[in-house]
Amino acid sequence: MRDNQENGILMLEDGTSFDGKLIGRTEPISGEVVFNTGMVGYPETLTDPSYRGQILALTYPLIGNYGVPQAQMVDGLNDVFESDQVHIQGLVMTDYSFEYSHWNAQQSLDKWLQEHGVIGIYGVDTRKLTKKLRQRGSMLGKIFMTGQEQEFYDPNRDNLVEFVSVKEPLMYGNGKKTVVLIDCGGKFNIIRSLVGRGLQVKRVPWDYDFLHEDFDGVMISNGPGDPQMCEATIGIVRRLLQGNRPVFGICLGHQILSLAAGAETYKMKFGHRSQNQPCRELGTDRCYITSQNHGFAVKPNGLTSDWMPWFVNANDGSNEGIRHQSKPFMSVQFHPEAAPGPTDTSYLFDRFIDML
Ligand SMILES: NC(=O)CC[C@H](N)C(=O)O
Repeated sequence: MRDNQENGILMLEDGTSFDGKLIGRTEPISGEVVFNTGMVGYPETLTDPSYRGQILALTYPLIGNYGVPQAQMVDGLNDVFESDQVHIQGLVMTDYSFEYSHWNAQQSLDKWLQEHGVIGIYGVDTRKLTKKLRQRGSMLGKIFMTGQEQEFYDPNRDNLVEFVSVKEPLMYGNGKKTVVLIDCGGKFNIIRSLVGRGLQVKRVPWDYDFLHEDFDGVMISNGPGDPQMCEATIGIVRRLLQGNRPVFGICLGHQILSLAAGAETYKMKFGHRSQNQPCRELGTDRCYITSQNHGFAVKPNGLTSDWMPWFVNANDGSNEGIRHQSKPFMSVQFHPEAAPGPTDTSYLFDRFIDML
């Protein structure tokens, strides 16, 4: 910890405030405060578009010690991050390491945050903060310097997907089979996982009507915000479900597929953000350890009898996946592409490919 950094304050909507020191771009911001209990992977986590609008508190107590990696372009994508931007509104840390060391480190986390215009605050007891968020639920918050306080901002009132989705269709890979990826703010590792398995991927905007085009299957990506904001995508998926081509949804994609299939979604008290969420596969005695980042969840009750719940969270019993009884449609709330996190469920990509 260094003391010559500028002082900052993290304030929650219930009035609780935490003093700390600032790194990154020291401009005041506001957003929804959420916590992630993962122990590694801040370069991947901070570039996950699903964190758009959120102030992210990491419970692992020392952040920045391995710096930020040097990226290279491979098949049209950088090879180390989950998008081309840092998407969080702000980062909250117990301690920040000004010394970093890693064979592939290119720069410090501080400098990277500055480059992307993102504020960080360290010296905050993130475990105390997390206990508060677990008791009261996710809250709005703001980070500022004395005298620069601004209004609270609730990102869930905006359609965040519109900001993070690709603007025009893009192609990746050159396989014989083509998967349309509905990009609601998808992580690059979803594209890498498909291209790496020999598929061509057509990444399209969240509201792009591709149904008249040639394709073999559809992947619906993860993404930020409230799934009910994605009306255009839900409408396209509803029409897609009248056909027989395979559909696979991940996280927001799971919520969108479920809404299109008649289920409801709700906001969870504090969500699941970690790399060790246990998910039981119903009808089997298997339990997978999964990587997750979501604040909304699916209530499977409204699903018609053609559908069945597939996975449930072993900690809180919430829904973690659904699948169709006879057609090749499936989705999971967790991240089989991991990045960061365990790859135990990456076999689901193979299963999707077998269906094509
Ligand atoms: N990672 C995701 O796709 C998150 C989905 C959705 N924005 C949620 O918070 O539940």
